[in-house]
This record gives sequence, structure tokens and C-alpha cells, in this order.
Amino acid sequence: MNPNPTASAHSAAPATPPLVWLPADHRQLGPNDMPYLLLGDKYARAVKVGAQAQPVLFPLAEAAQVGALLALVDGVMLTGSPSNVHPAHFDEDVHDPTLPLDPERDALTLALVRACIAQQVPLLGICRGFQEINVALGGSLHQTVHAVPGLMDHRDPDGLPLEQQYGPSHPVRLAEGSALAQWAGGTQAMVNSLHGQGIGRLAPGVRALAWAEDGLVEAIEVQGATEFAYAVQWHPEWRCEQNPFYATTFEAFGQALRRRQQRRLQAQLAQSTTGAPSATGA
Ligand SMILES: N[C@@H](CCC(=O)NCCCC(=O)O)C(=O)O
Repeated sequence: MNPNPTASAHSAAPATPPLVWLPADHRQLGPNDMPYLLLGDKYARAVKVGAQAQPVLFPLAEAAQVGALLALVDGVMLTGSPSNVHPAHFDEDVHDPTLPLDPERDALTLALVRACIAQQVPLLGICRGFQEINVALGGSLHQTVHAVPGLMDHRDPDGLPLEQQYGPSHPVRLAEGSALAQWAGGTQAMVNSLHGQGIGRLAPGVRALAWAEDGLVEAIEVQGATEFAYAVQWHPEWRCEQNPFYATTFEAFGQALRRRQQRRLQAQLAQSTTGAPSATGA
């Protein structure tokens, strides 16, 4: 019996794609506000097609379970969402009570960020996910970017067709020599923009890698992370197979996922051979 069902004892190539944990949004839908757990199709599709990996959900996973559940996966992608990170997480009151929140998602994802960094699990943040990483590591957000003197309105205009909503919106400058400049093939790129919040104070240990024309930080990396730990304010999941910058972003994420998968499966093999428990599965 192969102790490791997803790879033979001597093969390096696992038979299954790497597994990527995506969080669910908590929404109430329909005339009776029925609770649902939601994941945007384009995020799951970008993991499958762009990173050649398998998206997984752990519905209703709690912060206390994060360490153990991370041992089962090869990466985490924090998706965008119309909801905002609750400002209490960066010691502010809610400025606009009409804007949606998702405290259940916050409780999971903020713990997930810290665990990914501690356990060296590849982490990609997109839009809200980008903001979650900065807040989880001790930074803050502008709750209404367009109300900040000198900053632009980064929201997508209402009523546009999706192709326009997620099409190129503004240029960003990418840090010279950064991974993002490598993925973009230069230090300038056009990106889409669908956000009303944005980074205010950078978290300690987080480095800015991209800026909009108004100076707003649009991409970050977690300094000292031994594995892939990047986040962007824009949406590279949108038609990622048609945009070389977005495609290369997901290819790089996929490479990190496969490195982690090798480590995780070898740890499982060693555990099944020796019986010694592996610390975190990789
Ligand atoms: N609510 C935050 C984050 C915005 C965000 O994630 N937008 C994308 C929502 C739709 C999608 O998932 O594509 C903010 O307003 O800054």
C-alpha cells in the first residue's frame, strides 16, 4: 500500500495538484436573508488555471484550527470582497455604517495570515486580502481613500460592464528589482481598481512594492518570509490567462505551491515511515 496515496515512494511528481485554501465570504442572500458562504468563481478559476492548483474551502473553520488545517494545504489565497475589514482591528471606529463588514471572515483570515508567515505557507493576497495582510501584521487602512486629501478615487464606477469594471484603470510604479517588476517585465504596469479602502500605515515588516500615481501603496511583500508572501490591491485573477503580468503572478504563486507540496508530501512520507509526527506537515 503506497503510504502516500498522492505520490509513489520514489516519485517526486505528486499525482494531485497543490491545494490552496481560499476563505469564504459570509453573506445573507434572498428575500429572507438566508446565510450563505460564498467564493467568487474567478478566484477559484485563477488558482486552477493560473497556478495549476486545486482551490479548497474549509467552511466555518475557526482561528484555533488554522495551524492544523494549514498542514493539509500548500498555500493560501485571500480573495477580494465587497466587505471591509472591521476598523476595530486597527483601533478605529466604523466611519461609514452603510458599508458591509464580515467579522466572521476577519476572525479567520487575520489569524490565517499570521499562521502562514509563522509556518512558511505560501500566501497571496488580493484586494481585501491585501488589506487583511497589512492589518493582521499591525498596519492600518484608509477607510475611505477618496476622502483623503491628495488621494484619488480608486473605486470602480457603478453600472459598468464587468469587462470595463475589471479592465485597466490606472498605472502603478513597481519597485525596481522586486518580484513584481520581474513578473511585469518592468517597473510600470496598468492595473484594475475596485476598492474604496487602502493601506494607511504599513505594518511593521511589510515592504511596499507598488504605488499608484497618488502615492497609495498598491502591493506589498512580507519581509523575511522564506516563502511566497505577496499581496496586491488590484485583481490579477481577472482573465489572468489573457494578461501576461497577471498570468506570471499566478505562475510564480504556483511554483511556490509546488515547492511547499514537495516538502509537505516528503514530511508525510517520513512520518509514515518512521511514525514520528511531523510538526506542521512540511
Ligand atoms: N471592500 C474593500 C476591498 C475591495 C475588494 O476586494 N473589491 C473586490 C470586490 C469584488 C470582487 O471580489 O472582485 C474595499 O472596498 O477596499
